[in-house]
Amino acid sequence: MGKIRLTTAQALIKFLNQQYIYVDGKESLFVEGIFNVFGHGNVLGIGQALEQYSGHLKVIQGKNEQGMAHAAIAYSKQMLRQKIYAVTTSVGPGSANLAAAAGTALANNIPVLFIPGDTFATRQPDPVLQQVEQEYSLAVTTNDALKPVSRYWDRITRPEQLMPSLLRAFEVMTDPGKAGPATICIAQDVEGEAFDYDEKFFEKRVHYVDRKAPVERELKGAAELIRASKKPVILVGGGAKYSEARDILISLSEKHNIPLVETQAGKATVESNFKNNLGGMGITGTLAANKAARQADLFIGIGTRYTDFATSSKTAFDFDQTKFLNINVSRLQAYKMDAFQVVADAKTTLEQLAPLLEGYESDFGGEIAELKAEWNAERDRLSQVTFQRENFLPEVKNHFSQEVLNEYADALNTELAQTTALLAVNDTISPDSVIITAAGSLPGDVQRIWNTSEPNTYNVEYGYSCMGYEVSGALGVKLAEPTKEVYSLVGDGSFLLLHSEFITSIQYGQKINVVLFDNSGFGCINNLQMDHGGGSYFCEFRTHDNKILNIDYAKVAEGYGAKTYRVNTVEELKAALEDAKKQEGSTLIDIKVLPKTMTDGYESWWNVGVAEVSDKESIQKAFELRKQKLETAKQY
Ligand SMILES: Cc1ncc(C[n+]2csc(CCOP(=O)(O)OP(=O)(O)O)c2C)c(N)n1
Ligand SMILES: O=C1C[C@@H](O)[C@H](O)[C@@H](O)C1=O
Ligand SMILES: [Mg+2]
Repeated sequence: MGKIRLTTAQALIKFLNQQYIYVDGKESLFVEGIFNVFGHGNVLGIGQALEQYSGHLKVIQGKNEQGMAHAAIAYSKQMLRQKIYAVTTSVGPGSANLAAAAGTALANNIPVLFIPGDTFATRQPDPVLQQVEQEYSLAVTTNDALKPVSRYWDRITRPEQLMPSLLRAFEVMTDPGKAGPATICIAQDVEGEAFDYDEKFFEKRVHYVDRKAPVERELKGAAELIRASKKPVILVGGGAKYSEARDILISLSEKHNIPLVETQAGKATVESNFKNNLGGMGITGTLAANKAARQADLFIGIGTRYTDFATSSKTAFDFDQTKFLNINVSRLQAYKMDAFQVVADAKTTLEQLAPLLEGYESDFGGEIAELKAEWNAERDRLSQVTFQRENFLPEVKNHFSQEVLNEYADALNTELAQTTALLAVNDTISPDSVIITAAGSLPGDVQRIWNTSEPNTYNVEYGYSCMGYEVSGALGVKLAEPTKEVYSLVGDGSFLLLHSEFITSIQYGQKINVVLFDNSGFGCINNLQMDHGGGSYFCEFRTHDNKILNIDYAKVAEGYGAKTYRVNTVEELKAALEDAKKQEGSTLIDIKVLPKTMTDGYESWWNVGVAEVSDKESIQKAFELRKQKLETAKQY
């Protein structure tokens, strides 16, 4: 057998160039490129290998390891998990910075390849710079912290170990049932060590993503359940989106008059204006979707993990009458809610179910249209919220006095409500634009009131809800959708936490638009504490002498070289959005909005850990309310 002498890192890069994916008869390259932040843990090994031969890989210099990893995750998510970027970091702090992003990829089932450097395999220079030198074992390094947040994890301490390790990583990343982050840590000395690799290892390799079909028992059982139900409701989860089940979902929903409701990951599988799409369900859901779910006698969960946000902490249903039918490529997920399980691809299953449902119609009649009309009227109201200096009732009520709301209006020089601003953005940007967000109050707002006009225009990460994904991820979306405008909807808190890849977007001419909603605080967490009887405690951004912070984010971004706008009214916002469309480079719109003006309520509930004993009567009351609510919840 022919051999080729390469360093471990050179072998890695050569292999990455040869990986293909095969989906629905189409073959394409699986690894698009590689993000890097070089340090002593990877520059001499992986850096050298890339400099010598990078092949087709696009090599992008990141600015923060978490940030560039978020960009890679958003890219993969936007590509419906059919193409990835790899991410290489140095050792120690560089790899530690991957942890939050790895969790994001794992919770969202997104394939991405992480390649952090590791300490010396020979141990000769121990402790090398950035080695933590754990006392109980020299075998433990910072990279062990990535184990719980990786779907596959390995450490390479000999060059030949790379071969089986890469095969496992690619098998995991290209399996829809277990897709997630694969982490291969390579000892920094081993990156540069040479080995006579079998040439065969570097031949073109195709990973087949075949659609798993349901067995006859599953199909028959599912059809019987649907035919016996009067009010079935379909929950469209992320799995439905990745399976590209839009057309069959629309056809089944129309034909049998079954409402669709969406999870965050499933939103924009089917566009919002489809007549039977009632929008987001659960804690941050629409009233229409939550009312439909409450009536369901059969709940059909397609490609969903049933997170607490989707199920209102398992209180969204009438458990005495609702049966569950789950269609999921993951057996683990299909088992949830004591459902009848179909462990198979969503699109294939629905297509095979279609002929078995001939003649069936739900009892919803005109109710779906009524629920949708009622919600559309509420959405209209939310688009026109007008602040008043007296007796103003914001969406989140009874937290801030009028005096405090006026103080914010003065400090931020704004009377803009968040919902009004958000819907102005929705109305003004072009319908094929892609939005991205992840944490704070914006994900809830967009799940409820953002109308998607086209499929796959909604890249919201709410499995890990990781602050920092919003701006960094926008770069990844832009790489995936070079001809579309990309809008990062981000709170001031998340922007402050991490926006390093905004600079990378400017550096590489990858235009993104950051739409920053500044309410001067961790608004949603402030809501959470006050909703549960607490005071306003360390969630507002106030100075030591209690003044509201007013940060000029436009000026910050101007310093990076972005085109920026300061906005305090709807008119200014619309004008800024129009002008931003004309720009070639990245933009930032700094919108000052009033706190407590995000959406709230709509018959949802979140189970959170309230203090069982406290010196505040309001907290004791919140604890009692939680106890009562839990009596209506499914226990597991
Ligand atoms: C990395 C990370 N740290 C902490 C949190 C907890 N957290 C969730 S939302 C939030 C505040 C978000 O503030 P901002 O972005 O201003 O959004 P707002 O709620 O004000 O709209 C915090 C601290 C998180 N989700 N992610
Ligand atoms: O703790 C949290 C509360 C949610 O409202 C928020 O969106 C999320 O980011 C979070 O971490
Ligand atoms: Mg905020």
